Amino acid sequence: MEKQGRLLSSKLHQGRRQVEVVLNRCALAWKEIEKSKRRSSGTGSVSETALSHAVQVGEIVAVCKTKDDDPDSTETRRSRKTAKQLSKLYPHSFTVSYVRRTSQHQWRCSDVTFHCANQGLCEQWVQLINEQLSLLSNRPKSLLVYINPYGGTQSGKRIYEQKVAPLFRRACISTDVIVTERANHARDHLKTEANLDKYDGVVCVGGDGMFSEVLHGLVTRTQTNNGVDLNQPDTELVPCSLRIGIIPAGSTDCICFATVGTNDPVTSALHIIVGDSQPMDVCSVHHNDVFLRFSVSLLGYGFYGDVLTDSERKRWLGPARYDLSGVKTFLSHNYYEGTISFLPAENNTATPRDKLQCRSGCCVCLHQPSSKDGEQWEMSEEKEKSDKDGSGGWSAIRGKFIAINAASMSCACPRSPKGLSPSAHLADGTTDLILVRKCSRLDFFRHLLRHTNKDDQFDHSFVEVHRVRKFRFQPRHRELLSLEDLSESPKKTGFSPICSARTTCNYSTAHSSWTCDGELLPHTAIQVSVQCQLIRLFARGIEEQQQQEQCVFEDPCTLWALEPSTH
Ligand SMILES: CCCCCCCCCCCCC/C=C/[C@@H](O)[C@H](CO)NC(=O)CCCCCCCCCCCCCCC
Ligand SMILES: Nc1ncnc2c1ncn2[C@@H]1O[C@H](COP(=O)(O)OP(=O)(O)OP(=O)(O)O)[C@@H](O)[C@H]1O
Ligand SMILES: [Ca+2]
Repeated sequence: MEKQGRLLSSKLHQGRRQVEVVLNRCALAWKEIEKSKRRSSGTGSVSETALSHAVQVGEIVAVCKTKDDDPDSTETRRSRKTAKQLSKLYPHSFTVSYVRRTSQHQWRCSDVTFHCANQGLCEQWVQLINEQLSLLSNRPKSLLVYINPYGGTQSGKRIYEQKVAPLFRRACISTDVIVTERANHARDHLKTEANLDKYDGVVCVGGDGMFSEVLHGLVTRTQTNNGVDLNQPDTELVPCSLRIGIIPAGSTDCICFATVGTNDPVTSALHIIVGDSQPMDVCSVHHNDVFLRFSVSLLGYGFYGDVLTDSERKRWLGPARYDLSGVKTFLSHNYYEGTISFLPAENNTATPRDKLQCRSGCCVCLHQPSSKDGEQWEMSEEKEKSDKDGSGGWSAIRGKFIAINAASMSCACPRSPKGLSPSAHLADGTTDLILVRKCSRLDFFRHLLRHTNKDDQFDHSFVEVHRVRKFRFQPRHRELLSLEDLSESPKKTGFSPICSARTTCNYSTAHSSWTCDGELLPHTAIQVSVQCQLIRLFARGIEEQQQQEQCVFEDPCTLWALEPSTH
């Protein structure tokens, strides 16, 4: 039967239309066959119509024999009458569920039902498609799912049950679901209790905070299992073998948005089902050689640290808390003094201002060896010899900053569709260090505004950006305060400073806090080091428009160019 790559080809019925359906190892394609009376004067020759479709085998969700009263079948819903008539004529049919791309990077699951003349043919189609699906070894079969019922607008449970679970069932993925009962429930369960051998991946339903819990649980567990001490800042960490899926149900969901291109639960579920894999950098953060936390998106001191501090008191407001705290922090207009030292990313052709965005199959990330390949970024011997100033390649900047941001990925989110650092890469082993020096309120406003439009937010005299592999921060005042201490120190009230070196419109307060992917750190003096590709997500990076089109119609013509064989 296999002719030039074809596994099966048949004339079947799709609704009222007769279609030729072809399967090869890459794709399933079907096109309408029309009896062209005009051209063939009644002889019934076959002519082509524009209605041809192709679906990559890798994007087929499932195939099954259609049940007569399948309520899920789109086609059954659409025209029950036609379906009834057809099922009399062709009682055997099968339904293929597949990924369909819509606008704005969103994916949907579509169904197409083919009616066959006999049962044998119907079963042959189902079996053959299932055989091809079983060859896709990257697809997860068993998942551990954590749902935060209180994230974002508190709709995580509903989103999972209504939009995600039915898709996982259709794709025959088995799941163990845990609805969390407290903060850090998922992290602690992953760290010690969960039997991870049972699963092909871990899914979190919630926001960036919930993702962070899963990240900490999985990475810590992997290091414990491999005897790696997290408190050694220069230790090479062991990459996690399980992939992480994110079903967005939080307030910012920037990790989902920056890796998929949209915050849509159905799209994320489909990326999990098809078994996508996107490596991702993880920063480890230490204070005096003691491990504090991991970060994958934003480590922010000054402006974003202050927004977070204020917004934590307004959790009850839901996602709107960030906007309110944002405006309040903007009006406070504080700046902070300190020294930032960093190790620039050398031999890196890509730069934070090159306008080259990290997209699906990004070649900058593809050429990075993952963290398991060793400390490749440590200085080479030659470089060390030429390191005349003895700095080890490190640079240091001392100054007054409104914000110090380290973006390990673009941090694109609905608030800022291009993100804090539009050209940052997901898996290149670097983070973009953005320094916003003391400036006027108006200038800072201009800078912020550029996060929402096409203008370059780095094109200001008071902003600089460096692509780095490591950095350290030391606040000007020797750090004596931890978060506990802070609660005893004089509080900021309204828009007034705690201690002031007052200028016409600026205040210098002693210190800010670091926000680390939305969690506050208890120390201000930190050391940060990027671990290249430490984890993998069930995602593929943001697809370019072109990539999307190619995927849908990947050369269906080659399928039709083959000599037809009919059943
Ligand atoms: C004029 C409009 C300017 C709008 C500028 C918007 C820039 C927004 C950049 C967002 C970057 C998000 C990075 C993601 C960080 C996540 O790891 C973390 C955890 O979810 N989320 C946040 O920290 C949540 C951070 C949320 C920060 C919201 C900041 C809002 C600032 C509003 C300033 C308004 C000034 C208006 C003056 C009248
Ligand atoms: N059952 C629970 N009760 C209380 N807090 C929880 C529970 N489960 C998880 N959490 C915590 O809730 C915090 C916020 O959750 P999540 O990230 O899902 O939503 P969010 O903060 O609204 O979104 P984002 O992080 O995208 O801004 C997380 O830090 C997580 O540790
Ligand atoms: Ca990066």
